[in-house]
Amino acid sequence: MKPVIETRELCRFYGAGDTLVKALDDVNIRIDPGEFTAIVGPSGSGKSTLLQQIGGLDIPNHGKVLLKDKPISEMSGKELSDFRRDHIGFIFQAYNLIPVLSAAENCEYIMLLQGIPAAERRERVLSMLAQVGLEGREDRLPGQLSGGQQQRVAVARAMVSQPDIILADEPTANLDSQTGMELLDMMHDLNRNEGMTFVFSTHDPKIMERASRLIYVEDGKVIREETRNG
Ligand SMILES: Nc1ncnc2c1ncn2[C@@H]1O[C@H](COP(=O)(O)OP(=O)(O)OP(=O)(O)O)[C@@H](O)[C@H]1O
Repeated sequence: MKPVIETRELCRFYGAGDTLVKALDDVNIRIDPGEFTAIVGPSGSGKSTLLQQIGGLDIPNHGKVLLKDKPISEMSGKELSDFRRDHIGFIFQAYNLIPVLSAAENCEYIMLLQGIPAAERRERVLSMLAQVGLEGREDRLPGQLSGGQQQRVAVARAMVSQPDIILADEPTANLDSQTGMELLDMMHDLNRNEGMTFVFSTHDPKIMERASRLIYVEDGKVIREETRNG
């Protein structure tokens, strides 16, 4: 099976000399299609840095990131931003919805940039918002939704553009534990039903349990990988 994502000798250093921080130090991971994988590790271990690299949001000091065999870490400028838009979905800890757009408009936005016709955009958005449990709330602004509901909009927004992979950096960090679990279960359903590949980071042991594969990072290195029945 061809991997969705592969990193080779990936390194990201910050600072220099005495203040040098090896946020990622020779990381080699592989994510196959359909995985529901968690990157786990203590605070400062390099989880966010790894997700930023996999998503082409930052440039490595050494090594590369391949998305379906294409070296995204070697792209720059418009090529990289177009590639990100078309192939990678992001979910952030702070939801990052556009406050003046409704739930539906937030989801529609990327498809608008992709040049997808209006009728198809509307159909995909309504169906996706229903799948994440937000039927009837399509026209609400983010400020009129709870944290859990806003994160569901963010999941729907990532899904509608049909990327190859969705990357979620601590998606449950701002949610209470029950709401966080429900969000994770909903993402897992989408993974099973739609075959979407998810990689998310967490340091919450309960959230970790939901993953089918765990990649443990510590001091910028992958120290262990574990596959579960999930
Ligand atoms: N822009 C930056 N400039 C300098 N150092 C940075 C920068 N970003 C991250 N680091 C350092 O790199 C290391 C890894 O940080 P990273 O944010 O990837 O960890 P993390 O595992 O996601 O942590 P957390 O769980 O607290 O979000 C840390 O030591 C951090 O201080």
